[in-house]
Amino acid sequence: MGSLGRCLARSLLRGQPGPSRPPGPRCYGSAPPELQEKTLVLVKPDAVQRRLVGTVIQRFERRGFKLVAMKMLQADQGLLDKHYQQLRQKPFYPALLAYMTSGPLVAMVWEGYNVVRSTRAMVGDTNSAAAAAGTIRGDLSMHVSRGQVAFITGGGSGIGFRVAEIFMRHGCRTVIASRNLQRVSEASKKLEAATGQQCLPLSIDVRQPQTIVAAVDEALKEFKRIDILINGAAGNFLCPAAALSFNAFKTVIDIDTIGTFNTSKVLFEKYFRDHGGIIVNITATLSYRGQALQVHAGAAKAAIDAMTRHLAVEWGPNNVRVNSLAPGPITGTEGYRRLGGKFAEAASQFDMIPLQRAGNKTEIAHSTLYLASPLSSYVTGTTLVVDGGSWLTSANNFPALLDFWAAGTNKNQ
Ligand SMILES: CC/C=C\C/C=C\C/C=C\C/C=C\C/C=C\C/C=C\C=C\C(=O)SCCNC(=O)CCNC(=O)[C@H](O)C(C)(C)COP(=O)(O)OP(=O)(O)OC[C@H]1O[C@@H](n2cnc3c(N)ncnc32)[C@H](O)[C@@H]1OP(=O)(O)O
Ligand SMILES: NC(=O)C1=CN([C@@H]2O[C@H](COP(=O)(O)OP(=O)(O)OC[C@H]3O[C@@H](n4cnc5c(N)ncnc54)[C@H](OP(=O)(O)O)[C@@H]3O)[C@@H](O)[C@H]2O)C=CC1
Repeated sequence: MGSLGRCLARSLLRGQPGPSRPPGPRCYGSAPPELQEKTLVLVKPDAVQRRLVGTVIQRFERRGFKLVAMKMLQADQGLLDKHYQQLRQKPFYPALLAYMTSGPLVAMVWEGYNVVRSTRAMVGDTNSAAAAAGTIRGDLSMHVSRGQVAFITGGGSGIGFRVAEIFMRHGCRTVIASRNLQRVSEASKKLEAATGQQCLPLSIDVRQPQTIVAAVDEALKEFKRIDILINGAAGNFLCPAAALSFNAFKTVIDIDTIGTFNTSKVLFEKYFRDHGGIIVNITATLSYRGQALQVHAGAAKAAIDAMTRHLAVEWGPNNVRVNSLAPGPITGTEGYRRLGGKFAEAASQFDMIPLQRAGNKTEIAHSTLYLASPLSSYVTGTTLVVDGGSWLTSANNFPALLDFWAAGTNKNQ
């Protein structure tokens, strides 16, 4: 438990802050000691930020232990120096101190039979990556992107929003950037409230490099680092090639393909060239089978997949990994609405997908997290298809899509 635990346990029980008395036994009162055993459990700052206090309490209560005291506090160096007396000379101690003082923690005293030994088993290995499933650390610790900063274009809506949310739940701070400042501002408030992490909303048009330069400058001023770029900004609509205006084709290429290049290049020049970085480009499977009514988006996304490979080769020596992630049809998104997801559902088209359903935003966000994390540290220049096997089997139903398009239901809202 350590001296902070014992000191806090006593101070909590006395209702006084800070340590004063020397360490004493963990048992109190006159009942059999093993029944009255008490231990202190600290919910550390990142878990408090991630709203996990209730989850931790629930686990102890379900094991039959009794919560006898609880206090939220901001630990100071004096208290931590005492608690970690034996670690103070270790090289990692400054980092530990910074972490433990990075926000409020919640100290709790739990009582019950064998609570000290049970707590060790319930909390799990100190190395969260090695902690067993079923333990608190094994189930709840997030270490893949803690302390990092992700710049997410198109992060104010749909898939990009969920990517931001999942990254933030894993300890990452985010910048969400798109044309509509009001939309990203409202999204950032929701994200911060849900995750406790910081989210900076910025306005950019990926077709205009100077807006990206300004946004990246602002993000670096705020966070001093950017570790991850998610190129999610895109535009799409159903339209047969014969009806597509020259400008409509160009517009989609400008946003998707050139926008991805613009943003990647600005990030590379301003930060990744010197510090390394990770780029994930959100693409699509449209070109694999020449999806009807999608020549503009299919060509735009295929070009991004090619760009992924070129940039992976050129920027690998700078420790920049570049990968694409190609989602299949994803429910609850603008893409799903515009491309006839509901229509495909009603026509039982998704029964043909090997996994027999459309995907959801969280599934895309988790796969994006994989590509943006050290779990994929040797992966670069590739496209991860996250579509339940959809493109392998889905019918390319040209007449049905033409009917859907002709009915006009795919128009911008
Ligand atoms: C989900 C699919 C489900 C089922 C499909 C069913 C069966 C198939 C089964 C399986 C398919 C397998 C996989 C597919 C799965 C997924 C889809 C894949 C990819 C999805 C990609 C996406 O990007 S989805 C993102 C959608 N979100 C957005 O598009 C938001 C942003 N969009 C916009 O801002 C606009 O729409 C825009 C792209 C047009 C850009 O706006 P702006 O810059 O303001 O441009 P405008 O000035 O308005 O327009 C420029 C020119 O474009 C012409 N235009 C605009 N809209 C249309 C339209 N609807 N149709 C035709 N032409 C259009 C406009 O007229 C301008 O041209 P001019 O010549 O007139 O100047
Ligand atoms: N939904 C699906 O089933 C699939 C989606 N995808 C891809 O996933 C990503 C997200 O799609 P989805 O969630 O459906 O759609 P959304 O419309 O929610 O996402 C597109 C985002 O791009 C932003 N954006 C568009 N144009 C620009 C621009 N010029 N500059 C900056 N930002 C821009 C939009 O914000 P704003 O309007 O504020 O600029 C919006 O936030 C896209 O890359 C899409 O191609 C791929 C396959 C399937």
